[in-house]
Amino acid sequence: MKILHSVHPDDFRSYQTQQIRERFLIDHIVEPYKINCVYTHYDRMIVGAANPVNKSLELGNYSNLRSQYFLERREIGIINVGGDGEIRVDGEVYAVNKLDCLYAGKGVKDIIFSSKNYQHPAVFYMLSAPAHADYPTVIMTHDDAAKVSAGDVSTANRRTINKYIHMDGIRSCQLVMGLTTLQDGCVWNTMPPHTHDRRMETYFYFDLPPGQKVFHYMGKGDETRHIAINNYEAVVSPPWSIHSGCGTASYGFIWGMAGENQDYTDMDPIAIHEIS
Ligand SMILES: O=C[C@H](O)[C@@H](O)CC(=O)C(=O)O
Ligand SMILES: [Zn+2]
Repeated sequence: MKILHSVHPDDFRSYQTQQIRERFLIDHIVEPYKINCVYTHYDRMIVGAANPVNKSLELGNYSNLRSQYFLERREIGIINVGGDGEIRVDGEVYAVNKLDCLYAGKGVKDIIFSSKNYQHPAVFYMLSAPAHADYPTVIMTHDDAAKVSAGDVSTANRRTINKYIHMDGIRSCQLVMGLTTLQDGCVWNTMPPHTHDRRMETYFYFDLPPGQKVFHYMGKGDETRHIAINNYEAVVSPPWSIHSGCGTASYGFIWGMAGENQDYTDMDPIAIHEIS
């Protein structure tokens, strides 16, 4: 499994485009017939995707983990951004359709992904964090996610934040996970931006039309850089970095965090006039 090492904010100041992409971008994880995972040293979060087509895919073990099986000391959150799918968790089958979320806790031995229709395959995006206790497997549909409206059409950032794994939703050890969809015509996410020094975060962009890009902004609020992102690519956000995007079209993104706490509101907002 590929490893992403952590970056110090002082070093980040001198990074050019290529180095920013190498250190923070997670691309080519969605690949037909495959599961691809990247191990980050940001709170040891693993970022991955499973794209089963006409046969099922089993979440295997990785030598990086030095464990008996993937979830021996970990938990996982999985959201489908593709066609209808199913996930078998220790023999029990759960329907996981577009924008539904499945959580599986520490101790689960078998996770098997499949698509209902190979012509419209499921795309399962997953985040896995270390876990010290086991929480039950839970499926939450998109309808049942807690919804918060944010932003405004006049500032092109009207959006719906859907919380799945959080303190008042699916319970977990560390993971906090959900997704945000932009109203058609709106292009800005997480503006005004924020940091949360107690948690890392990962953004995974989806439903970005072909040929379009998201300019994802990162860095300290007073010294920002951008990274150009394609559909089905993820970017890690260090605890010292803002994370905000502007697309050339509307899109959705899955956000996920792990770290010191699970308090979604523990953010340090940065006013737009303070951004440099
Ligand atoms: O720490 C929280 C995350 O950055 C996201 O939930 C923000 C987000 O989805 C949005 O403003 O659209
Ligand atoms: Zn955040």
